[in-house]
Amino acid sequence: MGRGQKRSWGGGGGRGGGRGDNTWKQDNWSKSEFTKRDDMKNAAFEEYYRAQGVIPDGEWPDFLATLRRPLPVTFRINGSGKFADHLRDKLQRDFFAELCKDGVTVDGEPITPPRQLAWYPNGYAWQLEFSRNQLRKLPLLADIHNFVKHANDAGSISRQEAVSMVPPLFLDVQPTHRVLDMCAAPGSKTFQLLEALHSGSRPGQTPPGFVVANDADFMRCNLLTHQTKRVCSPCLLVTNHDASRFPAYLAGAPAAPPPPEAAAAADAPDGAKRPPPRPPRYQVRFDRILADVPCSGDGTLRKSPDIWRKWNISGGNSLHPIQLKIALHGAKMLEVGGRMVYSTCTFNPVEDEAVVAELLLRCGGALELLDVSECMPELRRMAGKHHWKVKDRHRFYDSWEEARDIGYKLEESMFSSPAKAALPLERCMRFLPHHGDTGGFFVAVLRKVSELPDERKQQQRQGQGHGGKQQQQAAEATGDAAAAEDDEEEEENAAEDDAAAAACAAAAAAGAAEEDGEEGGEAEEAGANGDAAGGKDEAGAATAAAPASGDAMEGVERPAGGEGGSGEAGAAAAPAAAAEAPLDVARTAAEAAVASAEAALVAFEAGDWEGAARASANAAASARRAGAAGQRQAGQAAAATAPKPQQDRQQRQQDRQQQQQKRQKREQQQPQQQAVPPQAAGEGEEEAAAGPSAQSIQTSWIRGGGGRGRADGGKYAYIDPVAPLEDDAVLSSLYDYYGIPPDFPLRSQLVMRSLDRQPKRLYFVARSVLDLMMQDSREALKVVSTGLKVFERQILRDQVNECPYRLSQEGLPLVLPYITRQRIEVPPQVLLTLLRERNLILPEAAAVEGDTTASGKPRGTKPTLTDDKVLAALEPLKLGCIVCELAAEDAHRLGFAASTRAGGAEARTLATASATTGTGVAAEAEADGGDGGEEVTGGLAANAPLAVVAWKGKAGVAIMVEKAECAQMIDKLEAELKKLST
Ligand SMILES: C[S@@+](CC[C@H](N)C(=O)[O-])C[C@H]1O[C@@H](n2cnc3c(N)ncnc32)[C@H](O)[C@@H]1O
Repeated sequence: MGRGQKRSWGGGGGRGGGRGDNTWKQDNWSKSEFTKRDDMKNAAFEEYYRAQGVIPDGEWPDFLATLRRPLPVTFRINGSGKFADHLRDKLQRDFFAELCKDGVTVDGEPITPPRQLAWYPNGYAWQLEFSRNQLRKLPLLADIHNFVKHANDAGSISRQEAVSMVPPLFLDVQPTHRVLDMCAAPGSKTFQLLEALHSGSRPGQTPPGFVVANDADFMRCNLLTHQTKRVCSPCLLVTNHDASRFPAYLAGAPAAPPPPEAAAAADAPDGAKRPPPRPPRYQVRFDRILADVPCSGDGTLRKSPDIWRKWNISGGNSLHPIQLKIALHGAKMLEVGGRMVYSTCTFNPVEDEAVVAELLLRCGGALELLDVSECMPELRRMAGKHHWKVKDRHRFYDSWEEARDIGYKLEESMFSSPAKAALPLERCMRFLPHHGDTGGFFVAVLRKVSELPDERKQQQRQGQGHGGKQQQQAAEATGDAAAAEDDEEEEENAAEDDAAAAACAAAAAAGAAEEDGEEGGEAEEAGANGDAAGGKDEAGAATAAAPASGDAMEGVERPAGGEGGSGEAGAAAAPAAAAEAPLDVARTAAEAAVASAEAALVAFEAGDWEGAARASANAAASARRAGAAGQRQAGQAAAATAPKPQQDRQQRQQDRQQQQQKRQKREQQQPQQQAVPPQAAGEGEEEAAAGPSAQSIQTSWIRGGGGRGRADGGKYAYIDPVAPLEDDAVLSSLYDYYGIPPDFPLRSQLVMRSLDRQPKRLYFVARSVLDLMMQDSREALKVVSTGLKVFERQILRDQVNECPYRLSQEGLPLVLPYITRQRIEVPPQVLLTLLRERNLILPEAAAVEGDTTASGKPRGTKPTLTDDKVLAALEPLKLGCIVCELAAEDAHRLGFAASTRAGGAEARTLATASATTGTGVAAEAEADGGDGGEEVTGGLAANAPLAVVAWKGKAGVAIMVEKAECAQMIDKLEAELKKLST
């Protein structure tokens, strides 16, 4: 492509990470002010990297030239999607083969042939490079563009930078693994992790493992939830924490209090009360951890050329501490034998090798850097460096000794040293843009070979061995003083964390909203890195990097409009705030900030720029208030954790006991309180929406915070709670209406995200995720979302509603094998017509349709369902939700997955599959040393039979599937029918 030509199909990369979907949007590159190559310069950048020697001698001109060229479009076919192989083959056969022929030119210039990424599994990833002019002039390119765009809309492909696909591949996730993605939003790598987890899941099965996707930015967590919906996984838990303080211990259910006489006997001879047994604490451990940390993001220069202007040395320097903290915390939570990948999209050794080296040293031999040079040999990489320099705003330093007294904002951990040089840092990998026409990335693969030094000490203190793969009970219900201290510290930490992280998430959200407005948004990760990349100098970097520290607030730029409308409100609130506890002030202000940031996003989406600016200003003002209060809280907490006299400790212990007793009492009462008579099915949606307070219910457990409809307010008012569906009438109607066997765990694994009596959606959550949540009786985990949407509320106006919930298409692969009623087989032609028309009239209604309307106009003929066999099968079904699936013999003939019917035994396995208890299909298979049957890849949706959720009304049948998904099914069905006829 010639100089100055614009790459088509967006180049994306809003620095805020964007909240836009993974769409093929406008060309941000061409929109940018940095379209001219002359602007793509930064003397400080060049000086810094020339000195670091991360680019091999002689390759510098090529490196720079590549950075100044727009990034090719890269996408991967979602292996978990339906028809992934069909999509790959179709792209190759119908589109790319033609382009790969010699002599295809536009205006005399040859076309760059599409390039399959040889190292990506199954040939699912491609790189395309066309100019806008070529796209306009070559019809085949326009066809490809449309095809890929539709596949993207349908969720069967994802646009993702080539090198960003690398870290999850090195993590080697298996279905039994407990996986943590520490800095996960917007979720492109989480998507890959889920695909790997589900690889091998047959329809109706869930793997025993799970993925926790965490991000410090609440709004970006929501974006992640949206992005990963397409994997259709019940095994995902999205949380919102500062990764460096992700809850490493959870408190299990409190132990039952002893009977009074036993308690009296246990008291000391002098009559002093002994504390009641403490609830067990569980150490949260993961088999796989991805630490794709916030970074200065200069590896994304091709996608976000504004980094040329903003790059400065302090970006990376100021991020190093939080990167190290996150990596250290990851190492702590990693299971012995487990694997952790540390990755960034920067070339900077201070953010890369320096973090890895310091991590290795501090872990005292408990972590080893793996040599993965044999894996994916087609993927060209550079070995990690043993020596690097550190620079502050004045000069370069070779060692900490040189910088200790004069260095500006530098830390010892940033520096190379003889001890670090002796580590096998060459095993780190750096991916350079000019080697594969990609962005830049850094990846280190680590394995935990033993407990960390601190953990070893703690275990010795507790006289306790390592518990292997199971979640461990870390402290018994004893009066162990050391464990009590830990507990206390954690509670205080959690309080601090809650306030500060919420405040900073809000601040970051406000910032992201602003940047979205500027850049149009793009759901790829570089934006987040870009957040930190500069432009806001050091403080700006801290916004993305250190949400839990009060410092982070300093970095929040004031949005245009300054205090805006909230100025007065803020001033008015100040005196009251002074009287309130800082934690409460921080929480209230953080909630206000989130609400305003949400309003800003809505306004952006609606194109209301002024409204968006106003709301952003409000969000920022509230976030500043929250940050200040968070700092006050942090100060108080620090004072509280300072050594205290013994008396003080006893007082706190007593307080804790009292709180614990109250909690136990509440939990004991809850099962009785839940006996609220269910509301008759079929009553108006309006009532359900009338407000939670009037309608809310009590359930036997609630997790994840969430104030809405919650009697005790919950911890995090802006997050919906997770609670079990315990409405017997609704559950019975689901089992009955769809003929689901009683072993299928709807009763235990169906949750709702509101405490409304008639929740709109019901989600199925994997056993392993539930087990994790059950171990969190104190709700340390801030759960943003979880579960696969399986049912949606559906109210009929003019007919009897036997079941108030219809199936959702995304949850169908999971429940279909267990559905025995309301399900019909249809021949391919009927299914095709249904998919195309979306609505078929029944013959008796068609006769009426053929008539005239009440006003005398002809009604027009609507497509009618005429297949006698289908009509006969449809006849006995109840009005309401049905499933139409391809008839078994046709599915076989056309090469579609066969429809399966699973019995109670499978349902029981589904109910117990859990990595936390080591049960379930894959766990058993692993124990057997095999998978117990033919190999299955691709996950739930990929292996699902061709079936659609539909609605049987009095006059006809309508399908309830999104148009983009229908288009995919039509395409595949037509292709197979054509194949058969030729
Ligand atoms: C490089 S991006 C992650 C990209 C993501 N892994 C993906 O592939 O889509 C870094 C993310 O870290 C988040 N972040 C920043 N500071 C954090 C912290 N202290 N804890 C957790 N997440 C943080 C940002 O909100 C941002 O979403």
